Amino acid sequence: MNTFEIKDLDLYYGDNQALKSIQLAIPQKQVTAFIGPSGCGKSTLLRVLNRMNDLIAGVRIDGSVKMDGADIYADVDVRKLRMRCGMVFQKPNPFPMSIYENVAYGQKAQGVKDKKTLDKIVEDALRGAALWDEVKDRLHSHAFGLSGGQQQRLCIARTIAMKPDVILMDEPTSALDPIATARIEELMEDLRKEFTVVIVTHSMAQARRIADKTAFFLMGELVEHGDTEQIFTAPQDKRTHGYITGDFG
Ligand SMILES: Nc1ncnc2c1ncn2[C@@H]1O[C@H](COP(=O)(O)OP(=O)(O)OP(=O)(O)O)[C@@H](O)[C@H]1O
Repeated sequence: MNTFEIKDLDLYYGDNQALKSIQLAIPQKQVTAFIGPSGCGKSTLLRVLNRMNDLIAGVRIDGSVKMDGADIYADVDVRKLRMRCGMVFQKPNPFPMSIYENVAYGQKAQGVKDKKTLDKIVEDALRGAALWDEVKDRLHSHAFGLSGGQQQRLCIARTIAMKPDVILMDEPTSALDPIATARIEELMEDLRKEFTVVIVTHSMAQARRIADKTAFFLMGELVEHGDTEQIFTAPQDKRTHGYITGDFG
């Protein structure tokens, strides 16, 4: 089963074409990594999936993107789409409030008021983000008191609390040290059981460690995609081979 089916996708920022005729299926409950050199369109394609590019003036999109069979550029409520596709950014961006309030925020905004219900949502989400044990005794402390890696896991918990189907991650570990990075990579094992995960990463080693599928982009083109192991050990395209062996990038 595929969560997303992307067909003949072209994306332009004004006159600049950033994505060219992309064809890609993103499978359900697997981790798909987007790799490629800077400026190749990885983040742009990630933002296509929850229509974040709509917020950028001058963007034009042709082609079709289906999520669970429905065209997300035709007949979908964008607010609901963004709730189904949570996003985690490069730099941890907790809200200026307590750990608890960060995680409960979205559900409260949706009208959930019952304290027991919220307590359970917060605990489940913090457990899901492998942060519960570290923060359970200080849930009402300010989120800014957490380390960078903990803040990023808090952002993951905040995303999980909205019960999305998909988690989009744009270089989620690039601002973190190796230990905090390892914690988030370990977490991927659990996340893939419940969510479709799409991650943009600059680290080929990271893609190889955590992704089931890998897609390699170059100058707006999707050069090759497939099982991660195959992409790294037996790439079909010589440009993929060149990139993974460090000839360029
Ligand atoms: N908001 C924007 N407005 C105009 N052009 C943009 C915008 N965002 C990206 N671009 C252009 O689109 C192309 C693809 O950029 P994108 O950020 O998607 O690449 P990327 O592969 O994610 O790069 P990086 O690895 O450096 O983050 C680039 O030419 C970039 O300059």
